[in-house]
Amino acid sequence: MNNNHRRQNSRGRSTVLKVVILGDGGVGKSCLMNRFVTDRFDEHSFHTIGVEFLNKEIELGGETFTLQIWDTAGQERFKSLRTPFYRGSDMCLLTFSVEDPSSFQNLDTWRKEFVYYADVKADFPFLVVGNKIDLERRVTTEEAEAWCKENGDLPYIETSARDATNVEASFMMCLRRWANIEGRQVRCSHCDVITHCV
Ligand SMILES: Nc1nc2c(ncn2[C@@H]2O[C@H](COP(=O)(O)OP(=O)(O)OP(=O)(O)O)[C@@H](O)[C@H]2O)c(=O)[nH]1
Repeated sequence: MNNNHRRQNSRGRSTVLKVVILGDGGVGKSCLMNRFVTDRFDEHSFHTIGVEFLNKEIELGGETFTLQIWDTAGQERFKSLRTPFYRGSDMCLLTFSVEDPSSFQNLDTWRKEFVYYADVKADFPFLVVGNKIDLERRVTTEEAEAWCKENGDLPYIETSARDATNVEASFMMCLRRWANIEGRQVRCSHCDVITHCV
């Protein structure tokens, strides 16, 4: 468990969790964060330089969590600016675009970069996110699921930041996975079984 960033707010009600979003430049990381936090979509989103972060409170199992979401720059030239922010992470969204096969092929590189600089345990809560499902896809769901299975049975979800499809669900899924790994007793909203449905 990482205690660096975990703290209660002044009313003692909210647990702060650091969530890092990684993936190639242009896959939609900023748009996913902005859709989740502000419910807006920017058709002309600029490349991120370094990192940006936003907070959002969400509830799970009667407990309030503040997700501190760190959107990182995916372009290679910003590597030295983003990697110092990996330490102290509680969860990580490994993101690619379903219309861009090379962003899918690079998932392994992203995961390795994160594991190296964040120095996390083997059971760290990653979630793989296939974004831009509103566009014509060039990576199938089956291909993505197979990669996730081969790489430690990672959970997978498909999103569209443009249409807001599964954006909130992806952050909830990641939080549930974190809760499951941490042994928190939270009830699944789908099947009502404690900590199972991630
Ligand atoms: N059609 C579609 N376009 C999207 C979606 N998400 C993001 N985009 C577009 O993709 C482009 C890049 O989005 P960003 O969110 O800036 O990508 P990023 O991954 O943050 O890129 P870097 O900051 O360079 O790492 C923008 O033109 C967005 O409007 C989506 O779900 N569907």
